[in-house]
Amino acid sequence: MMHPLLVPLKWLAHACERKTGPEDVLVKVLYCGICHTDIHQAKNHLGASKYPMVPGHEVVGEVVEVGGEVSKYSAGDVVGVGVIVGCCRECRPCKASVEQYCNKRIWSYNDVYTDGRPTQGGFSSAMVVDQKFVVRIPAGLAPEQAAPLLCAGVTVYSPLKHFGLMSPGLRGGILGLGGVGHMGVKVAKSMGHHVTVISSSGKKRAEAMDDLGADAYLVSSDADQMAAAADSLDYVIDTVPVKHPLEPYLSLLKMDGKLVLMGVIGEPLSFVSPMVMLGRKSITGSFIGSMEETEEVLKFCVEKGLTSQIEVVKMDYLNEALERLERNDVRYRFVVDVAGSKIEDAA
Ligand SMILES: NC(=O)C1=CN([C@@H]2O[C@H](COP(=O)(O)OP(=O)(O)OC[C@H]3O[C@@H](n4cnc5c(N)ncnc54)[C@H](OP(=O)(O)O)[C@@H]3O)[C@@H](O)[C@H]2O)C=CC1
Ligand SMILES: O=C/C=C/c1ccc(O)c(O)c1
Ligand SMILES: [Zn+2]
Ligand SMILES: [Zn+2]
Repeated sequence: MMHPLLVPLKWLAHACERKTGPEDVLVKVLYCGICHTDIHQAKNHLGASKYPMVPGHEVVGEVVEVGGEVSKYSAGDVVGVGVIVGCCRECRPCKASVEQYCNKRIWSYNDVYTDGRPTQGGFSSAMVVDQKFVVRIPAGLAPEQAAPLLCAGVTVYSPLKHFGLMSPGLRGGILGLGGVGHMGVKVAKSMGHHVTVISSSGKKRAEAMDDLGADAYLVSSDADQMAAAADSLDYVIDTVPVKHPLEPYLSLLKMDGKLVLMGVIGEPLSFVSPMVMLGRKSITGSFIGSMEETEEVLKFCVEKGLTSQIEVVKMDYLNEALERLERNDVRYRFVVDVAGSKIEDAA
C-alpha cells in the first residue's frame, strides 16, 4: 500500500513539471537516495509539511533537454540535484556562494517555486531544475553511487572544510552511523583523520571498523568507554535525528573542540554552560553544502576512490524502505532505482 502521506506515484509522474525555461535543465530521474529528512518531511516532524508531497533530494538523472541560455549541460549528460533548487542571488550568503544559507532558498520539495507551483522532488520520473542547482556527475562515479553524495556526502564535507577540519591527523567523532554518518567516516578517513564512531548499540562495530575503516567505536550508553575517551576529539559530527543529550558528546571534545549538529530536531536540546566554557568548546550546526562544495565533494570522492554503501531498491519498495530507515535497519543508504521502476504500477 502507498505511504499515506505521499502522493500516488502515477499521479506525480508528470503532474507539475513546468516547461523547460531558458535557464532550466529537464532531467530524467535515474536514481534518488532516501535521506532521513524525507521521513521528517513526510511525517511533518517540523510542522511545515504540505501534502500531497513528492520527496527525494539526492537525485541523479540524465539531461533530456536544456533551455536556450544553458551552455554548461547538454542532452545525455549525467547530473545531480540536491536539497535546494532556488535562492535570491542577492543576499550576503548568495553573493558569498553559500546559497544554502539564503533565507529565500527554495527547497527541492515541500516548497513553492517562483512560478507559484509546488516543488516536487526526485521520487518522480523527471524534474525541471535551474542550471545553477544542477551539478555534473564526474566520470568514474556510478550514478547510483553518486546519489547519496548530493546530500549526505556534502553535508559532512562542508563543515569539515568550513571549520578548518581537513588537516590530516585530526581526531574526529561520528555520532550516529546512518546515511550521513557513514559518509562522515569515509570522508574523514580520506582526509587522514583518526575516526571514532559513537553509536547507540554495538551492532555496527564490526562493519564500522572492518568495512568503513573507522579506528575506534564507542557505544554511547557505555559509561566506562565514554569516560575513557573523554577529552580526546577535535570534533564530533552529530547525526542523531531525534532529541538526545549533548553533554556526553561535549565531554569527548578536547579544548576548542567542536560539536557540529546535523540532525533535524524540532525540540530544544540542552546542556549546562560549564560544559562548553571549561574547554572553550563550540556547539554549532551546518546545513548541506554549497553548489561549489557539492561539485568539490564529487571530485573528492573520485580522487579518493570513495563510494557510498547503498542498498538499491525499486519504487515499489519505497514504503518498506522508509519504515526500515526509521527503525535504523539500513546499511547505510537506500537508493531508489527510479528509471528502472514501473512508476505507474507502484501506486
Ligand atoms: N544538516 C543537514 O544539512 C542535514 C541534516 N540531515 C539530518 O541528519 C539526520 C540524520 O540523517 P540520516 O543520516 O539520513 O539518518 P539515518 O537514519 O540514516 O541515520 C541516523 C543514525 O542516528 C542513530 N540514531 C540514534 N537514535 C536514533 C533513533 N531514535 N532513530 C533513528 N536513528 C537513530 C543511528 O545510528 P546508530 O545505530 O549508530 O546509533 C542512525 O543510523 C536527520 O535528522 C536528517 O534530517 C540529513 C542531511 C543533511
Ligand atoms: O536532508 C537535508 C535537509 C536538511 C534539513 C536541515 C535543516 C532543516 O531545518 C530542514 O528542514 C532540513
Ligand atoms: Zn538529505
Ligand atoms: Zn540569497
